[in-house]
Amino acid sequence: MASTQAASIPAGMENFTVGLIGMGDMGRMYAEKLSEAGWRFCLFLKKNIEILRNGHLVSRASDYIIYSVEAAFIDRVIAQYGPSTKMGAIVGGQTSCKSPEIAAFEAHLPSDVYILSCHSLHGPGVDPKGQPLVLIQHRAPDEALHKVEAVLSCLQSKFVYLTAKEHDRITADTQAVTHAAFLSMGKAWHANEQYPWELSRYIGGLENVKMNIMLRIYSQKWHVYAGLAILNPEARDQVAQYAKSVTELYKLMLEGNLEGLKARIYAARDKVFFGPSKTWANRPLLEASILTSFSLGTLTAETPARPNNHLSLLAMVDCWAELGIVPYDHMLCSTPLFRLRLGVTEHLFRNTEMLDETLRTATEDKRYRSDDLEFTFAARGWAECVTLGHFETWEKRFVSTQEFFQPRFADAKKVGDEMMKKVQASMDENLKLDEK
Ligand SMILES: NC(=O)C1=CN([C@@H]2O[C@H](COP(=O)(O)OP(=O)(O)OC[C@H]3O[C@@H](n4cnc5c(N)ncnc54)[C@H](OP(=O)(O)O)[C@@H]3O)[C@@H](O)[C@H]2O)C=CC1
Ligand SMILES: O=C(O)C(=O)Cc1ccc(O)cc1
Repeated sequence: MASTQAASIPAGMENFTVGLIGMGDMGRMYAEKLSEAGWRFCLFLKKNIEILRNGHLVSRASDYIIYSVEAAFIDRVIAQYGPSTKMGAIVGGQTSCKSPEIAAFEAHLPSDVYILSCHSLHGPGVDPKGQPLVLIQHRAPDEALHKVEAVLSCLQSKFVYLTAKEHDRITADTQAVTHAAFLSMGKAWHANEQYPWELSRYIGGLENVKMNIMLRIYSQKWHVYAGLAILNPEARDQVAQYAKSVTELYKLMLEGNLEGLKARIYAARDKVFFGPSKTWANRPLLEASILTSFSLGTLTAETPARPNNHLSLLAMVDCWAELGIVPYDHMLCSTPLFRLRLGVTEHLFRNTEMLDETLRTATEDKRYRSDDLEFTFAARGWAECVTLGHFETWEKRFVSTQEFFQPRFADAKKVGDEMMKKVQASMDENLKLDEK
């Protein structure tokens, strides 16, 4: 149990104790921020009996308990410690998918405790300041909400108030399809035993950012992405549609059907980017300089950059169009990595000349065929795994490719952090312009 109460603690909350169960990457980040702000808190490390002996003691001692454990374990962990929650305490979870978390709370918590969940929409390595932090006031009075706001204000994030259902819909809309695309990209390169930064056809422009995003996703823990896709019922349909879009577009490419491909992609573009709903801002999410300045490989005079068919990005927009998703509807509730993924896609679709060249390459240039074949297999493989709910297969698929790319994660992180800073600055600029 910790620490000296700081002056920033609101009057009346001097003895308010926050309990943390699950001391992984996110739990540790919360512990650091709470500690800096001077909150009294206690925590339980599964393997460290010196802090508090077990989650029951954390539950008994705390006024507000946050569970930051693997999404797939949330039911088991809450079933174990939830019944020990102190009367009148507030309980929340940090998992990326809220329907199983809320179901577990309802099933295992005593009726005299409040349920108020949260979700920081960024990874543990990102500064929480200014990032969205979802609050879900599921079974709790406003007084409890204000206490949670007071505690979590030390993260300096932007609170976004949603229901659990809205949260799952939005996170599926922003994350599921884009994760499927970049997970499949990594799998395809791995299947062909290619490090893309060593191949001239993957150096320059959009490719830099695509590679970096792929590496960043594979450098994370497998369960985060598996939980997001498998446990969120909304996400399942999206991953399935993504694989369908990839397959259908790939068939048009094989047929050399430029007109068919163009008609389909233009229709998708119009629906996603020019529909009646929100659309892209006047300024692009990704400045052209961002694309060229961050490279993991080097171009030479003998091997200049060459156009790609960007099947992964075309399928993303096709999938959104099929499902009626407009990603700009959720910008206030988006993760930094999502903005980067959308920025890459937007860059391709804003530039008609580049899009047309992409479509021509897709139907005429046979040098990408085997990469695209592997990409199509990969997308279908992820979709099957998600549809069947196979966590174990998902883990094996992810970890084998993670091992393949491991040596490049440190470099990719440095480059990726810089890219995200630039995207954030560009987003802030857009928001300021919108407010004028
Ligand atoms: N990483 C990310 O980008 C984000 C993750 N999230 C969500 O936050 C949650 C945590 O993720 P993250 O911190 O990254 O994952 P980690 O794997 O780093 O942390 C999970 C932690 O939970 C602990 N744990 C598991 N079971 C128990 C138990 N019975 N009692 C106590 N502790 C337990 C694990 O301990 P041990 O290792 O000893 O098993 C581990 O330390 C997940 O649900 C994830 O979806 C949300 C936002 C972003
Ligand atoms: O992939 C993304 O969009 C990320 O920014 C990382 C991430 C993964 C899981 C979450 O619950 C929240 C953020």
